Amino acid sequence: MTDSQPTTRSSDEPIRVGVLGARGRMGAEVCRAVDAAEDMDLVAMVDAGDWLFNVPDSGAEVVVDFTHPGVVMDNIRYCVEQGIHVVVGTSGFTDHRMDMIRGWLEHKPDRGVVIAPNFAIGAVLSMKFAEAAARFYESVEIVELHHERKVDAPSGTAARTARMIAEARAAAGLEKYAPDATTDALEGSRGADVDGVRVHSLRLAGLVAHQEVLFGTTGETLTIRHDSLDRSSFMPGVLLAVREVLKRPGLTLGLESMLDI
Ligand SMILES: NC(=O)C1=CN([C@@H]2O[C@H](COP(=O)(O)OP(=O)(O)OC[C@H]3O[C@@H](n4cnc5c(N)ncnc54)[C@H](OP(=O)(O)O)[C@@H]3O)[C@@H](O)[C@H]2O)C=CC1
Ligand SMILES: O=C(O)C1=N[C@H](C(=O)O)C[C@H](O)C1
Repeated sequence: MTDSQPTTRSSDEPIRVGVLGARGRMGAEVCRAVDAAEDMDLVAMVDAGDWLFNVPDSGAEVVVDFTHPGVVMDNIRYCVEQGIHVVVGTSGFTDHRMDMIRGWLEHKPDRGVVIAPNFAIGAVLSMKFAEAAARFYESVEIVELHHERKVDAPSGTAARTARMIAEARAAAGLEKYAPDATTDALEGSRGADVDGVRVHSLRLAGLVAHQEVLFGTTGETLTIRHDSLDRSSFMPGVLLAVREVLKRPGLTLGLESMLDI
């Protein structure tokens, strides 16, 4: 799709979708899901080593990116410049990266980018539940568990969950750090510090994507756990984002607003 193409579309036409990272674990699943969706046409499948200009040449209106934190920013920039809406599942997003994308979108005010740390509905719900619980508990830690092929740690979902909890704690006047008497620790044994919240990353063959948020206070604990047992769990959320991004100019973070939660 180029800028010479209209910004409005008939709702009867299938949405023309391109997939970046199409031969990867998630990309291949997205290609199958888009192919099976009656209101979408899969028009481009691009992986490492393929030409990115195949995407605008194919007439794609929306691109779905499941690639790698090291390449995703170049992909988003190119697609936005070409006037293509982008749905991003790739991890590795910081506030700085988000500000860069907002800057690119200023030149394309009718285009949208959706960045979702996790497309599984249960994961989105569990993050909201954790945010709601945060103010009631002085202690909190996150354990994320993933397959052994994952290249980044902590997971994007855990980083986002930690930030949501940190904001809720600050708003409630809780200390940034939960009580912790540790003075003597082997490096790494207390996990990563994400805005004051400890995050522990496990990598194990046989897993897909799992997360526990553990809260504690006097005499009780609360554990919020979500398990993606198969990558099909992410597909309803991906398809929803493809439909919604056409109606949502600018940058949207997370699926929450699309699920009305
Ligand atoms: N938001 C969510 O719900 C989810 C997010 N993810 C995230 O999605 C990302 C991908 O995960 P996963 O599918 O498991 O990873 P994979 O490694 O299986 O897939 C990534 C694919 O992208 C390809 N690739 C690399 N560079 C480019 C490029 N410049 N253009 C096009 N394709 C490229 C890779 O090729 P090559 O192998 O040759 O480098 C590979 O085929 C990760 O960041 C992961 O954390 C995963 C699951 C759910
Ligand atoms: O790499 C994965 O597999 C996943 N990545 C995302 C993340 O980093 O949070 C989403 C999900 O956890 C699966």
